[in-house]
Amino acid sequence: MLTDIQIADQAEMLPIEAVAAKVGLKKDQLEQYGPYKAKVTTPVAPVAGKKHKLVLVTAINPTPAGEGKSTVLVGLADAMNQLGHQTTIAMREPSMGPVFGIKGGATGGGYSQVIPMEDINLHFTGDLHALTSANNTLAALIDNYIMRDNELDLDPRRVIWRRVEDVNDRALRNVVTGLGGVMQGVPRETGFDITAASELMAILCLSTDLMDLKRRVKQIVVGYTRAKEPVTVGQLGFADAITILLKDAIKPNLVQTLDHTPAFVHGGPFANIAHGCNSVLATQTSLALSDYTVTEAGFGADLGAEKFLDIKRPALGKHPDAVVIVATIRALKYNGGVALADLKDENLAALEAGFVNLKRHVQNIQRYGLPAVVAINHFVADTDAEVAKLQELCAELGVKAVVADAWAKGGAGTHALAEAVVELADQPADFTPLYDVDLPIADKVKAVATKIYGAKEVVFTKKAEKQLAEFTKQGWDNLPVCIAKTQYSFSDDQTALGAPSDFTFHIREFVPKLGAGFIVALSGTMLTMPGLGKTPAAVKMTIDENGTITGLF
Ligand SMILES: Nc1ncnc2c1ncn2[C@@H]1O[C@H](COP(=O)(O)OP(=O)(O)O)[C@@H](O)[C@H]1O
Ligand SMILES: O=COP(=O)(O)O
Repeated sequence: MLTDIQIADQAEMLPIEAVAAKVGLKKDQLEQYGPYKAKVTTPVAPVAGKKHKLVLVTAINPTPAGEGKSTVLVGLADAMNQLGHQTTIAMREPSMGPVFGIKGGATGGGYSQVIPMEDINLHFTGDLHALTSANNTLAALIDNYIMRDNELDLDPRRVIWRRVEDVNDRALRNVVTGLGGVMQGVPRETGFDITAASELMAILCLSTDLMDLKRRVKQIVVGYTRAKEPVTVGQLGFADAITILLKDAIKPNLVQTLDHTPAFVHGGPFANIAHGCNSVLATQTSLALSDYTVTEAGFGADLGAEKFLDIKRPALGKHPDAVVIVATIRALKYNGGVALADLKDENLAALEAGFVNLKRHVQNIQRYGLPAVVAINHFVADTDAEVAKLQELCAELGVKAVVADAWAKGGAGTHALAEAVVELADQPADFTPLYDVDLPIADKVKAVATKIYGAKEVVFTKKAEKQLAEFTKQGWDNLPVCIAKTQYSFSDDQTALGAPSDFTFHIREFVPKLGAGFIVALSGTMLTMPGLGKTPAAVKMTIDENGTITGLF
């Protein structure tokens, strides 16, 4: 089997204007970035007669490699088009952190990829760089403000705005800035997050147009005065400058799959430390032009799908018509206690033990009133007995489980899933939100932790308790919560696999993200700047004199 990058490099791509024309986009609606990438000027008017159906692809709790959401999503969209169901994709763009780290890129894999995969997994159209510059320009403006007259008396000890980089760089998690004497600024402690975790990424993903983005930027709380009053970007007068830096990044990117399905790739990943959904604008553009839009949300349904349904959905103005839960036999065995090194060995008992993880995700999606189908993302090591066992367990649960062979065969290996999805999406869905957004913040956290994660109770640190009282005083109660939690477990203990229940869930701190329109609740020891592993993907990469790359996946 060729590597992902070899398959991508051998692919014949259509010129991007031809891909755009497939969905009725005209050349004057495109800003091309070379022959195979473009940004789309929005808004794009809904095309009459289209079904405008939305399919959300989520997953079970993954192994560190990921269980194939993007791969199955691409294969599904290609299959739906092959079967005559006009479909486009709305998916997230990769962060270079994992590309050079452990997990790799986010362009799918095997014969289900969006291309040009090298470009998309590296600098793409520059959105992550624009967000990094915008975020760090704001940080520099804040430090300069403090050093100068500081009319609002912004307390250097209470600035919460951090710098970002699109790099997994643990060395920058905690830094001291302003050293070197009077003219270098006011020394203070701060740190870096990865760009995908920046509030500006969430704002870019949730904004409906440039002025909505500017309105949101104005609402960003950058810190507090010595009198502990919040200070916003609007008060500081920096909103227009930051918006200018994002005026192009807000436009959705258009590329194609190996089978030339149009794909709107826009907005960052990481549903563990961010909301992990692609942009509202890309999704709205895809919906406007299509009978079916296939989209995704990061990591497992306890993270990405919950955030899609409780944070993105209100801004999008539409709930999914069907949900695909990607499961792999290897991840279910991992959740059943099998070590990573032994996942290739048949183990029906571990598969059955780990099935509880999939069962809870299915029940959680059904609690929202949404129809779900399980996609068994087939790996070569899966045995017939394991597949049969998993389908039997799903049947007992009353949910259909369809084998998807998107990685090895692309759309051709995903027809059964496509047929199941179209059947589901055409049925009425009675969506029920998980919580009332006007509830107190603590109650919303408890709703997610008990109903989705299976916790018995939620415990808040003294700092978090104080913040809750402060947020209530400020009137910030009526916002959804975005819980930062490990992707490996329903709990805040990444080693508690399967479907732990009756556990205590710990919230250590909150971060107000008023521009994004949610309150981040940091659980356990979650960090917003990942580190590099023992053997980063970077050390296995090569490039030759022709620019041919190996090691990108
Ligand atoms: N069925 C499969 N067999 C082998 N490798 C796969 C399969 N599905 C996905 N992969 C690989 O696993 C990695 C993660 O896939 P991806 O679709 O990015 O997962 P996710 O979106 O859930 O993180 C990618 O390198 C991809 O090529
Ligand atoms: O938010 C993380 O996304 P993946 O599950 O695609 O890695």
